[in-house]
Amino acid sequence: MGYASNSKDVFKYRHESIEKYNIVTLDHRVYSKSADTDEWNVRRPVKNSGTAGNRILIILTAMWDNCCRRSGSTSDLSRETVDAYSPINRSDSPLAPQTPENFNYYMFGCSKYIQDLRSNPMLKKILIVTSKDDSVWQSVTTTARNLDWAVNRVSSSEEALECFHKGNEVPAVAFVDCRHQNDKTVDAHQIARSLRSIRKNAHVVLVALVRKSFVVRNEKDVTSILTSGFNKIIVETCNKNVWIKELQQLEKEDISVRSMLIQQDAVLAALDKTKDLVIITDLKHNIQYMNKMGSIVLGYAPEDVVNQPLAVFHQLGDIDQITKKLQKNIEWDGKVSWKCKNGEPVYLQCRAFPFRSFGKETTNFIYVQETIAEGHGYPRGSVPSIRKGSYDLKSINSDGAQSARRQSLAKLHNLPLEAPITKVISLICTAQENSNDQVVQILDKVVDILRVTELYSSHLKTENIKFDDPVTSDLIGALITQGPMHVTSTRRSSNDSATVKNQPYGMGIAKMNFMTSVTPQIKELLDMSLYWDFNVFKLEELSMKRPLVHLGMNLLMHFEVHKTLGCDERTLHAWLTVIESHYHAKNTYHNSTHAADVLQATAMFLEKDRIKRLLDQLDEACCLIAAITHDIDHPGKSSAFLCNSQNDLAILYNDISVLESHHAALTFKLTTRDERLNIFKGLEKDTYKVVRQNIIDMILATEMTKHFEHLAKFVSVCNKPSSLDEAPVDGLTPSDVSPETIAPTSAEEVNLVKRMLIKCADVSNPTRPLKMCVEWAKRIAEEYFNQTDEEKINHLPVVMPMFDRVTCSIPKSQIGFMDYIINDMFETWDSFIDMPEMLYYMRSNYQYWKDLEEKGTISINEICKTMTTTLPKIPESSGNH
Ligand SMILES: Nc1ncnc2c1ncn2[C@@H]1O[C@@H]2COP(=O)(O)O[C@H]2[C@H]1O
Repeated sequence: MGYASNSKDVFKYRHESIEKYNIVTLDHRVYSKSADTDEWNVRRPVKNSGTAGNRILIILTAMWDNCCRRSGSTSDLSRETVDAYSPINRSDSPLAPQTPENFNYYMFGCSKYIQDLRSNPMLKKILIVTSKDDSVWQSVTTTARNLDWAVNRVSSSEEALECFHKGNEVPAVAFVDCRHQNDKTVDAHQIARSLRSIRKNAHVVLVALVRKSFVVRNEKDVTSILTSGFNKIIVETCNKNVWIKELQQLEKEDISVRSMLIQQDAVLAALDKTKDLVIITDLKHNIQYMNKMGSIVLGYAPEDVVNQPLAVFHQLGDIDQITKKLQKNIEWDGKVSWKCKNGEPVYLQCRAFPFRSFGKETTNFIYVQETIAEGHGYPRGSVPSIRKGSYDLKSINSDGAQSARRQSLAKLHNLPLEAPITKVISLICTAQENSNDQVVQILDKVVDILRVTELYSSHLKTENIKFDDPVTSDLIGALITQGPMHVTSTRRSSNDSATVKNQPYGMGIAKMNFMTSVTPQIKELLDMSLYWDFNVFKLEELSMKRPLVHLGMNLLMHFEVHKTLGCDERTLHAWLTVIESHYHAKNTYHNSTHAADVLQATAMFLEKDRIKRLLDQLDEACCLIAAITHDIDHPGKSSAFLCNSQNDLAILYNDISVLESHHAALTFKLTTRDERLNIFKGLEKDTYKVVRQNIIDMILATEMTKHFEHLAKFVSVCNKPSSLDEAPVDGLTPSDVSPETIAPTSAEEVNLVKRMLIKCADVSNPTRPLKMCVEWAKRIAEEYFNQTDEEKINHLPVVMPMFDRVTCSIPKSQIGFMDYIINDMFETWDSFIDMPEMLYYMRSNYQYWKDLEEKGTISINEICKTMTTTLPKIPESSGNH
């Protein structure tokens, strides 16, 4: 950075700036460095420069360091000044929204674009603002027109400002007559201030035409004109040669610089639209720019990163190797581990390369993290499209189906239609009329039960259950109880006074795992993705704890979800990446591996014939999406913990279905807030509504407090022989009965199946091959232990006091979990979908835990030791194909 204290220097720098130093001249002010204080000061304009105005030497931020280095001076010019003119921080540029229409946008990627735009004819428009036409203006107009400028003239401030609201007609240069001091119709200061107050007019070159005496005698006024927003002051003259010089200078310098800035705005807007993550640094690896995707991925606002060393955002030490290569002008390609704002690592496939803006020397380093490359290796959909394209909304629109059902019922029984339960009670009452006393009494009891409002709610009330052991009591009690726990103070630890800290469960920090390719090992593993013994832990390891993107792409493509939703693969991939990034890797159980596991189970269930017959492709997509997102942003603590600690989420959701509500809400918030991630953007409005309703319904169904309710409904409604096979009722033959009345595919029944499907997928871990079943048991226990630890430390009610890492018996907890939750549910589910391998593992795992319990084995370490000897054989039929 140089500074000028006289016009000669100014010209020298101005000249050099373009030719040599890439310095952009933008303003009249000149910065000079004080010898005493070592500070930069704004100097008044230098006179006698030929045009009465000189310009500040502003360096494009991207080149800031480079310029300082070359000139050997320090870069302590105030940040505000640099920011004001820097193209780097212009993501909010007024030009950005217009860019798709802007011709510059389409030139993105053309290496010579800046040079090409230097004589941009669109910018050669002059507006003259004067209330008095005279020989000076005639001279300007004639000269300008001869030099191919379009000239327009207006005679008042209002008309002048109006010209800047006209879209394509906006002039690049405005000459304002400042010679007539008391001119009320043309107020130069007002014009300048009004224009500069609107960001989209930042690039307009404002020229003040003054009398010679104005510059010579009146320094204060000169400063005031410049500070109100004028770029240039020109002394009145009729000399055409002077105007030729001025106009050429305007074109070569001011206009071309503006052309470049506009172009950069367009490029930056384009960068903000891309799904790739782009970071630009200076030569010292200080970040100069990060695009919007970068903010989404890493979670930092632009102001958090600009001018910060890149290394601050890097997780591992290999940034040194990258920078060494870049310094040698060698491109680098590989995986980089960035550190997100919340401290979590994110692995990105990165291409880093040196960039030369002008001349031969590197000016910047650019890091591009690509979302997905061609030939990413994910399999294409292979599901026979028997139901393809049949988005029969009737089949999933509960209103439509229910009204059909109502009509049939009305015809049959002529009963009031409002509440199904009243219809049932009425039917029973009718039946009672012709029954004997014993039947009447029994039916009275039935009616009494039916009159209770919570017809399907849990028949297991914690306080009423007599569990065999306290671990089971703790676990099942905690799982099926809603809201905060009211436990006695004896459960609390009294040796710590720390207060509870709410964890940042909100939007959290986004992180991404972009990949250009799937490694052969991952590919080989993913070939097994539709087998019940699929090893999700291996995928977790191979994918560096990002299994959801890999498995997600694999299965979503298999089910052709992108086609069903009408979105492209990149959107699907970007979406998966963001969703996975909102799972907490530090949770031992509720992390993205669990989501991948649930997704895998869901996909396997969807492949079963009974399910295939029942669900259409939109249903399938909803199931897969719900599985992927069902635990997003899980804090690793239960809803009861959040309620007890008065966490923001518990307050937001009034202690009701806290986590599940959050998972569902965040899913839609993340998906719809950014077009690049919005996998639903291709859906019709009505279809989207149905999809949203379905996904929310399924995520909410994973809430364990409603476990028995969902199971009971499924058992009573779905898991019965086909109604059409049953004996006719009340003299009706099967052919008399409307299919909508009893067919097992009513919308509500389909919903019950989908709820059961995701519920089973969610807790399928005890039915997986032993090694995996044990690993999951270990992980969930560890998460429970962590919660207990935290509750004790923070004097909170201890939700599951038996889950203490020192004393807890893992086998007992698993036996209890299977006795009360798993065994019945999976027997029921198996009788519906027929999946023998699932039951085989469930039963043999149960026996395994029983054996351990008998031997008195308690801890995880002891269990792990037994693992090598007791692995069961996988049955022949374990595959799905
Ligand atoms: N193997 C297991 N042992 C004990 N509890 C489990 C096991 N697997 C799942 N769970 C619990 O079941 C719950 C199902 O819903 P969540 O995923 O919210 O949280 C899960 C755990 O709390």
